[in-house]
Amino acid sequence: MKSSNSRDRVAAMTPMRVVSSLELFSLLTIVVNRVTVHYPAITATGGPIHGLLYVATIVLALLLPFPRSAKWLAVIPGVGGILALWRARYIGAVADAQPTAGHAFDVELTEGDRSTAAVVVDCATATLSNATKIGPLTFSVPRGRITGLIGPNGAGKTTALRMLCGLVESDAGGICVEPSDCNDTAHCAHTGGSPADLGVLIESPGFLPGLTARQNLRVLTRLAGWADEVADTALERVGLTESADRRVSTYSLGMKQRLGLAAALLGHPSTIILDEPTNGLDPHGIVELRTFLRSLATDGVTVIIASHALDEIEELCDHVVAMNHGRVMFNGSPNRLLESRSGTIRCRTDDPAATRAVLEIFTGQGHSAQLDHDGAIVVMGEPHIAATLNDSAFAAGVVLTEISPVRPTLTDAFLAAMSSADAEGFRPPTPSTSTLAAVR
Ligand SMILES: Nc1ncnc2c1ncn2[C@@H]1O[C@H](COP(=O)(O)OP(=O)(O)OP(=O)(O)O)[C@@H](O)[C@H]1O
Repeated sequence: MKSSNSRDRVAAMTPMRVVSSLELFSLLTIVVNRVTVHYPAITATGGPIHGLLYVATIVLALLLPFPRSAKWLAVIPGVGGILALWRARYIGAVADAQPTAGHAFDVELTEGDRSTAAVVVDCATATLSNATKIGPLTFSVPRGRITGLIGPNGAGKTTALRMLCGLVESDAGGICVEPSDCNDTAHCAHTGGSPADLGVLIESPGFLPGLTARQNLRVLTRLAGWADEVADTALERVGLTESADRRVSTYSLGMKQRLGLAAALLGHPSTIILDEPTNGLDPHGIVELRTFLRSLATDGVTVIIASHALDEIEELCDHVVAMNHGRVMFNGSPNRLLESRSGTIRCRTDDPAATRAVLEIFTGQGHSAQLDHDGAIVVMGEPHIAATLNDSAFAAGVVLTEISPVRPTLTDAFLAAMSSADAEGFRPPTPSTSTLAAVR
């Protein structure tokens, strides 16, 4: 059964169907007349009529609630209106097919998540191509905290960030920056708000290499109508004051990253979005960036970082959004993600033959155990089973020279969550009504 949304959209398209069919017909009539009988009356009246219908098609495409990519198609003479209809219908069908808020496998954001959030993404979807859809994405970004967006290559992290800043149009759902006054985040399109709300550094920062860093930033501040001092303050915040009058072409990769950060900080945004900010930075630069981002969060700035560096995210972030296959797998604190993965216990003996014997005993008892690259036995389980393992080895006449619980890393937890989500057909690592995202 078609949804009421779908019926409304189909009804809204009717005038477009009529006008674009007439436009195509008038164009065909002119062309056929030209190449065959060539009646002067048709030539004289056909041109203006087609011109009017062409303009009407474009105006209708602009007025109707079509996605931007469909509106553009309407400028093609003759077939533009029909292509725009097809595109709008296709994207609409995709949006209709996406689950809306309230489906069992959507993230359930709690009141707490919403009241502390600087950004709420509520069932937002985007279509990048016929084959690539992102979402529905639901997650929250706590205000004044550092949030890490993690996921493998192609998971949709950059696209999610681009959706947050309005660089990628959403087909459905809502994205709400500073949602405290918003009653309906599921239909909100407050992506970015005023230029000062969001500072963005996505992909490599583009600067004019022949200009100095100060000149580059002043171009931006003048475009935004801000005072020149805003550029100087941003340069100072990222520690580039001394090199501010050097040409950007002489900058190292790390300095360019810092300049990009300065550009994102112009206007003192309340939220800053960074895509792979540690790319190209040396270890010293990474530590500096980490300290800097922490100081931003201490000053109340909300920081969102997309990164593959899970150890970095574990070290830096207060909140994690994990994505895979264009969907959100997890939304919550790093500790919650770590809890979804039980720990391991590492056992070792002095003798390889004894190690193999103990491994057989452990697996025979039903434990998930294997040898690691270092020759130690790694057993999945909580720390309390260590005593049982020790007793089992002792009963077999083997003394364990090491038996130590190992805390899972964020990488372990993320990989385990990904494989269980894949195996279970995209379900969340552990069910929860609060912040765990369900994925198909
Ligand atoms: N403009 C586009 N048109 C079509 N497909 C796109 C477009 N941009 C991205 N994609 C596809 O969307 C998917 C998500 O890409 P995205 O860049 O958001 O992932 P990512 O998680 O940031 O990856 P990476 O970590 O490699 O940067 C990929 O399959 C990518 O090929």
